[in-house]
Amino acid sequence: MAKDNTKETPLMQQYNAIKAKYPGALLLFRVGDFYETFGEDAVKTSQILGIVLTRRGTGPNGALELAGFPHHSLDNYLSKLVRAGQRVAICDQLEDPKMTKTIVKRGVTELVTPGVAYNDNILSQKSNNYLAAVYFDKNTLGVSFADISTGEFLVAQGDVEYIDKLLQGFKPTEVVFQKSKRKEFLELFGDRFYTFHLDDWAFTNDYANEILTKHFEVNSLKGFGVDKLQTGIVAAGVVLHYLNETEHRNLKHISSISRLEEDKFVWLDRFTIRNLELVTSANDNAVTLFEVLDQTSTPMGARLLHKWIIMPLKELKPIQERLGMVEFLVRDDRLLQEFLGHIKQIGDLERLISKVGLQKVGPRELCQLKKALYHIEAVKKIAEEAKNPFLSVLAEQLNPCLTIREKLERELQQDPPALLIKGNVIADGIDEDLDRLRKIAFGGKDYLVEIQKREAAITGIPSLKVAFNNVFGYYLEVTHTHKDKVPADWIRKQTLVSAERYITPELKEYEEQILGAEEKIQQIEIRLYNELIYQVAAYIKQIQLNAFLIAQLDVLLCFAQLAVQSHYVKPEVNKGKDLDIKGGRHPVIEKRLPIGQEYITNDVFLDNDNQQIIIITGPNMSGKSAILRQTGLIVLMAQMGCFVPAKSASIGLVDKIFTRVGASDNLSSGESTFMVEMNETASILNNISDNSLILLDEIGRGTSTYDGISIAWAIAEFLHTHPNAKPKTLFATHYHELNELANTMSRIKNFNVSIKEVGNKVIFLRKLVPGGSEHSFGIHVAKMAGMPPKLINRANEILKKLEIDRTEGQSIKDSIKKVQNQAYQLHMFAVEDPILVKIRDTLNNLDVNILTPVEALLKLDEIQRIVKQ
Ligand SMILES: Nc1ncnc2c1ncn2[C@@H]1O[C@H](COP(=O)(O)OP(=O)(O)OP(=O)(O)O)[C@@H](O)[C@H]1O
Repeated sequence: MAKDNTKETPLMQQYNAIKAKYPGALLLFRVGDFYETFGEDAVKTSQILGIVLTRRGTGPNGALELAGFPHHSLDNYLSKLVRAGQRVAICDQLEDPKMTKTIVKRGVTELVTPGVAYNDNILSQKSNNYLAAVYFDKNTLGVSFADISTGEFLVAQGDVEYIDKLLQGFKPTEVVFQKSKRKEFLELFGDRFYTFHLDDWAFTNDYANEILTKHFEVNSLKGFGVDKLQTGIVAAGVVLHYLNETEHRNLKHISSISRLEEDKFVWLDRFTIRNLELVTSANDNAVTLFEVLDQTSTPMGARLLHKWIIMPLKELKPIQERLGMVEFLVRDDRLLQEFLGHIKQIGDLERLISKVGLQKVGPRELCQLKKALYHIEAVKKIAEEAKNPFLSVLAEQLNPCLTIREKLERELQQDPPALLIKGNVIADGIDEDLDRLRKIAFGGKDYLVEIQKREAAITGIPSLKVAFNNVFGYYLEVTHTHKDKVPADWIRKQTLVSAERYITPELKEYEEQILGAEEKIQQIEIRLYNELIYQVAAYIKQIQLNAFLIAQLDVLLCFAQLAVQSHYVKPEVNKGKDLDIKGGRHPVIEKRLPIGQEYITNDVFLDNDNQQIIIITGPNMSGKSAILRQTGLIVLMAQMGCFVPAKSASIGLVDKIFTRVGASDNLSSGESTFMVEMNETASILNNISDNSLILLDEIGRGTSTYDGISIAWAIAEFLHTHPNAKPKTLFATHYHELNELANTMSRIKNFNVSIKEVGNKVIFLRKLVPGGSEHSFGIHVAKMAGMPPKLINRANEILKKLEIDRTEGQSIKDSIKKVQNQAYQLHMFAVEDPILVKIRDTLNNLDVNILTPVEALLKLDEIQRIVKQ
C-alpha cells in the first residue's frame, strides 16, 4: 500500500483508517456500485476469486494493487473468500452519495468469519455452523457454542476430555479462546480448528454476566438454568462479545441459552464418534451413518438428526416416546404421507427466522415464511386429528401465527423479487402515497388520458391532446379552431401552423412527481418493509418453536420411512443390563454391498453375569470389525429413538459407548501411534460403568506381538475384574492366544467369525459362532491380496517352523535366527518372471567381444521387442 501521505486521496485516507481498525481482516470497500480491495488484500482477493488484478499510480512503494467486483455479486464472492479461510470486513457507504457534497461516510457493517456467517452460500444446509468459545479456568474448561444462522446458543463446562468430546461432536468452524492459552489449546485439541484469539480481559465472570444479562434483558441467568455454570458462562459471554466485535448486533433470534445436559445423553467419546463414522469419515469414499439415515425433508430436520446421532438419549421415557411415535407413523402410511406433503414445503424456517433477527431477510424469504406458516397450520390440524398423545402435544404447541401471516399476505406482493432494491415488494392498497406514486410512475399513460378526457369535457375541445417534448415537458395541444375555448390559467408555450401548445400547473406538478416518483417509491418500500420485518421479529420465539417442532416431526418421519424401506424393527429398550441382538446388520455396510450380495446377519448377546466380555477371533477381512460396529450402531440408533437393522433387539440402557481401534488404523501426527492407542484406552478404563458398552478392535497391534498380547490380555483382565463395573465388551483380536482367558475368567467367552477352508482357500461365512480360533489366517489374506506365490509359501513355512519350535519349548529368538539363515539360501526373490528370463538368456548368449555396432543395435531392438510384448 502506498504510504506517501502527501499523495493520499481523501478516499484512501478513509480506507486506511477503517482498515487499521480490523487487523487480520480482508476489507471489501464499497465505492459506488463496486466493492474494491487494495494492496495485499487485492492480491489475495484476485487469487481466491480469479478476478483481474490491476495496478494504479506509482508511489514511493510502487503501484497500488486493486481488485474489485460489482456489489450485487457480494453473496457469491463472499462465500468463496470465507471458505478460503479469510475473515472479511464489509465496508459499506453509510449515506446516500447524492445527499453529501464531501466524501461519503463509510463503515464496516459486518465482519464475516468462518464461524460467524448466515449467508446461504457459505453455509451447508444440513449441518450447523457453530462458533465456539473455550475458556481455560484453573481446573475446569468452559465452552459455548452459538450458531448465528439458527439462533442456537449452548453452554457447558467440564474437564478436558468432556470439552474435547463436545468439540468433536459439534465441529465448530471457528474456535475463540484466550490469547495467553495458545499453547495449551494446541496441546489439548490439536490444530484441526480454525481459531481466533481474544485479549484475556474479555474472559471474566463479571463481564460475561453483564453482557449476557443485557442481551437477554434479564436480571440474572437463573431462568435459563445456566447460572451455576460459571466457567461455561465466561465462554458464553465471549461468544456474544465476539459477535458484537464482528458487527453482529441484531441478535434478537438468539433468544435463549441452554445448558448441554451431560447426564441426559449417552457419552460418546470423540474416538467413538470418529470410529463409528457417525457424522464424518476419515476416508472420503466412506459413507457415514448420518448419510444413510438422512431422509429428512427440511434442512432443520437434517441438522436435528445430526444432533440426535451424536447425542443419543440415556433416559428411558423420551426414548420410548420417540420409538412409540415412529411406530405410530409406520402403521399409518396415509398420515405419514400427509405430514410429508406439508413438511416438504416448509423449508429452512429456522434459518429464515434468524435472518429476520439479523434484519437480513429478503422479500422472497418473507414470502416463504408466509407459505411455511400456512403449512404449519395444516400440520397442526392433521396432528390434532391424529389422536396420538405426542401429536396432540405437538399440535398444541404449533402456532401458525395467523396475525402476522395475514399481515404478510396482505402487505407483500404475491411474487416479490429476492432483493428489496429491485422494488415492487409491498402490495398495492397498503400505503396511499405509494399507490399514488406507483400510479404516476407506472401508470403515467392512464393518468394523462384521464387529464385529457377531463379537460376536453370541461373546455369543450374534443380534439385536445396531451403530449411530451424535451423542451418544455408535458403540454396540452389545441387546434386553432378551438383557441378561444382555452381557459385563462393555461400558459401558452408554442405556436405552430395549425395549433398552439399550453402547459398547466397540474401538468408541471405531474412532471415533477413522475421524475421523483421512482426514488420516492423505493424509500417508501424500504420504510414499509423494515416496519414489516420489525413486526415479524416480535414472533421470533414462536416461529423458532415451530421450527424446532417441525424439525422433530421431520426426524421422526424420517425414522418411520427408514423403518419401512430398510426393514428396521422397533427395539425393546429397558432398564435391564442385557444386550440381546438377533439377526443384527450393519446399517451402512449393508447399503454398500455389491448388487446380489446379501449382508450376513449376526446375533450378539452380552450381559453382566455370564457373558460380559466376548473375545472375537477370526481372519482378517472376515467381518470382526463389522460385528463390533454394528453392535455399537444398533445400540446408538435405538437410544436415538430410531428403529434398528435387526430381526429383534432388546437393549438394556447404555450410558457410555467407547470404541478403540488398533493404532495402525488411525495415524496421528507426531506421537507414536501406539502411544495414542494407549492414551485412548486409558481414558476408557477410567470412565467405565456397569452400563457401558466397550468395543475394542485389535487393541495392542501397534506394538510387537508379545507387548500387544500382554497389553490386550491385561485390558481384558482389568475389564473382567473391575471392582465397581462390569462393562459389556466386544474384543476383536488377531491374538488367538487371548482365547486362553476364558479358561480362568468366567464372564469372558470366546467366539469366532466362521470361515470355511476349502483346499488351501478360505471362504468367509461371516457368522459369529461360539469358540476360539486356532490360528490367525493372515497369510491367507496376503494370498488373496495377490502376493507372489513363492512369498506365500515361504511365509507358511516360517509360520509352521515358529509354531513347531514353540510347542517344543524353543525361544522365538532362536527359531527366528534359524529361519533367517535359511532365507538367504532359498533365494526367495530369485528372478522368475518369463520376460526377465528371456532377457537374461538373450544377454547371456551374447559375446560382446565380437559384436559389431550394427549387431548390437539389432540385439537392443530384440530386447526392446521382448519388453514390449
Ligand atoms: N456380515 C457381513 N455380511 C456381508 N459382508 C460383510 C459382513 N461383514 C463384513 N463384510 C464385508 O467384509 C469386509 C471386511 O469386514 P471387517 O472389516 O469387519 O473385517 P475384519 O475381520 O475386521 O478385518 P481386519 O481384521 O482386517 O480388520 C467389510 O468391509 C464388508 O464389505
